[in-house]
Amino acid sequence: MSAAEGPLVVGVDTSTQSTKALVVDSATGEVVASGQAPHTVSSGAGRESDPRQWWDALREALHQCGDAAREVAAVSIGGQQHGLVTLDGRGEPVRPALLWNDVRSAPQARRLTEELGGAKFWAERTGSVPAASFTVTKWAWLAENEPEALRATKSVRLPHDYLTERLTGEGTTDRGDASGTGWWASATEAYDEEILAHVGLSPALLPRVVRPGEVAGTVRDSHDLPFAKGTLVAPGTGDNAAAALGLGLRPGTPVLSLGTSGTVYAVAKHRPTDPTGTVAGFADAHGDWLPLACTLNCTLAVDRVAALLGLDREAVEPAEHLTLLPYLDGERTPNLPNASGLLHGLRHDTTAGQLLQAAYDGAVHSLLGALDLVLDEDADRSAPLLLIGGGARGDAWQQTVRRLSGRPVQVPEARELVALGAAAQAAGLLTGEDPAAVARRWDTARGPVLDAVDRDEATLGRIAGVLSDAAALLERSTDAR
Ligand SMILES: Nc1ncnc2c1ncn2[C@@H]1O[C@H](COP(=O)(O)OP(=O)(O)O)[C@@H](O)[C@H]1O
Ligand SMILES: O=C(CO)[C@@H](O)[C@H](O)COP(=O)(O)O
Repeated sequence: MSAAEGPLVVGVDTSTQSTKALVVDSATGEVVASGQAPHTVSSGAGRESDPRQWWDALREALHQCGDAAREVAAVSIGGQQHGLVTLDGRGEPVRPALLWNDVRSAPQARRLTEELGGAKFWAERTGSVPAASFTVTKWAWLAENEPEALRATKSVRLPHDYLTERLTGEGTTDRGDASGTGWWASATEAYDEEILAHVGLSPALLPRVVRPGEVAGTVRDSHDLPFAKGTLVAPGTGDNAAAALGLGLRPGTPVLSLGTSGTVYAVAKHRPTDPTGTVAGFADAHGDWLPLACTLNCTLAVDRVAALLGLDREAVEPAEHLTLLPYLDGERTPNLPNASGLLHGLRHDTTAGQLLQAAYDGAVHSLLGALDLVLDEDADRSAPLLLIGGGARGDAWQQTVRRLSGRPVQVPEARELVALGAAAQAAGLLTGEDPAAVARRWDTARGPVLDAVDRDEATLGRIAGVLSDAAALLERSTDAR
């Protein structure tokens, strides 16, 4: 038996690049054991992963947790948002999942927006104007490009739903992740039958939306996992909503997450409805809202630039005249799905370290441009930015965010805030507490605060200028794949 003070819970983050599992003491928040296993994401024109690999990665990550995972009383899965998982009548994937960063459905996003009343309609109805990331556009893409796969589909799930269902045998989701589909009306908090009918998707194929605090099910058998049959399974949620829980986030505190995606968000009491589409009006996992802006190019894009230059990711030098828009995967914020990377200001004396710094600047610029938009008017604009995700561990990322935001930056010591948020949700099932309150009790946001420095307005202005002057180039696809 473990020496934990309270029952153990498991929190899982099944994100783009890997699955991470934490075994956590629900009394103290101490991480008793952890594991991580990688995923494979396709390259080329699309971004796809085999959902069965997520399950294998979950098993492997739990295996790494050792005996502690055998004692858990509750489990919860947080996961990458938006991915379209199509299952046949036996619950097997019909094809690989289409991921959030697959921009092939950009034409469908544009068309659906026009066909159903325009950006204002979508924002009022669903909270968001659909970009290529949203599940509804992927379903429309599948209908056009692989009708036989569509016909074979007997249920439609998001990544976290898929794993939860494999645990419980029941098709469930939650409001946080449902709000990123494009077929969940944030105005009524229900599936939107008009949108579903328009894209030819029967609501019968969709999972039940479990309420915050409700049990999604129990582990149906011990499979080849360490859990006992009957272990409680929480609703789970999308990874950003899970991290918001994991930080015990209160309205008005901004978060900047540096992972495969870059995201900036805050919890809000008011339902967001941004008709420009910059801010997605997601629901959070406990009854409030999570206005959020997301970039497709963050840590992977900057790491790719470092690799091309043969540099360590920390080997940056100040880049005063150089602009690099690192849109290697197309981009969502700003909405330029056809874009590719763009460099301006290259000279004979430009160094590799300056090029790398310019990539960091370009990636952070997109996120900070949306920061004020996700905050309510009454939010304290001098409060520290909470910096999370794998990139938050890097000095170059921390210093770039500090310089370009002009705000204090707090870096929580806890590393896996998505998995911790899922663990807090599982703990809340046992104690009846609000999961965000559990996370605050665990003091998960604790970490050093880096003082504010003067905002580097010159760099922000230069990047904005290049973006605007290069608008036509950035709309143009260079894709010969
Ligand atoms: N010490 C570090 N310094 C800077 N970046 C890091 C460090 N460790 C990991 N990363 C970055 O973190 C990224 C993974 O972040 P993570 O939040 O786990 O991604 P995701 O949840 O999207 O799978 C990697 O792409 C890597 O670039
Ligand atoms: O699309 C979004 C948010 O709208 C992304 O934030 C995904 O949820 C993927 O997250 P990571 O794997 O980068 O954590």
